[in-house]
Amino acid sequence: MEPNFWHDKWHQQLIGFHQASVNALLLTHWQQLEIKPQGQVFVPLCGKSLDMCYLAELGHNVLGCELNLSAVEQFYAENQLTVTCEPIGEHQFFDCEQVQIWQGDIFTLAPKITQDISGFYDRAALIAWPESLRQAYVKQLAKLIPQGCRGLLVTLDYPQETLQGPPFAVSPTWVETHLSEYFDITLLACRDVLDDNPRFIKKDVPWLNESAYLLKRK
Ligand SMILES: C[S@@+](CC[C@H](N)C(=O)[O-])C[C@H]1O[C@@H](n2cnc3c(N)ncnc32)[C@H](O)[C@@H]1O
Repeated sequence: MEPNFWHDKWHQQLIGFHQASVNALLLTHWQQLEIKPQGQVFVPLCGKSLDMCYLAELGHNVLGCELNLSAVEQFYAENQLTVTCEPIGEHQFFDCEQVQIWQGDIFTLAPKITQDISGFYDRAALIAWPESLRQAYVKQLAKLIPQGCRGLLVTLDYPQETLQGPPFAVSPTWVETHLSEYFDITLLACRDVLDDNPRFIKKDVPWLNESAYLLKRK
């Protein structure tokens, strides 16, 4: 999506993607990745996700990237975290103990920023892109993730013609086709979550699968 699409959503606080509690698949599957507690974890397109607080509580140093300034400010304010901010290149770097966020475009984030990460977590990031931009995002993610690094990917899949994204439908076949060049992929879980998603029920979407994948950078 164009940057203004997301800036408008944050401006109007139309942020249905934001979860009021930690993602259930993160809670269930993160330990399977066996990432050392002190390891740095990258969260692309992080929004103001509470999942970052959960990862920080596990001991990880969390490194987010988020386009929208207000989202970043809300994250630190709502979690009562004292933060400093400095412009670095075309990004703004928000620094506080255990959660740092690069505010700006993920496509211009330099790989040296993420060179020391031990893990990554993509929830509602891959599925935020329409098909036309998704492959470019995968390429950029692959540039930012060092070899051997493991991550948890959470996707949604549904009949795309029944609803206009985001979130966009990303099938297991799409994941296999477009990510296997860069990552070893293991499907950890797949379940129908239609009952928990009134927006999809209202649009008569017949099914909605949420999946969790373990990715390991080749
Ligand atoms: C669907 S939301 C998901 C947020 C978060 N992962 C969560 O689970 O709540 C997608 C987020 O990506 C951000 N975003 C969109 N394009 C971006 C870009 N080019 N670089 C960095 N962040 C971007 C948006 O502002 C939005 O907060």
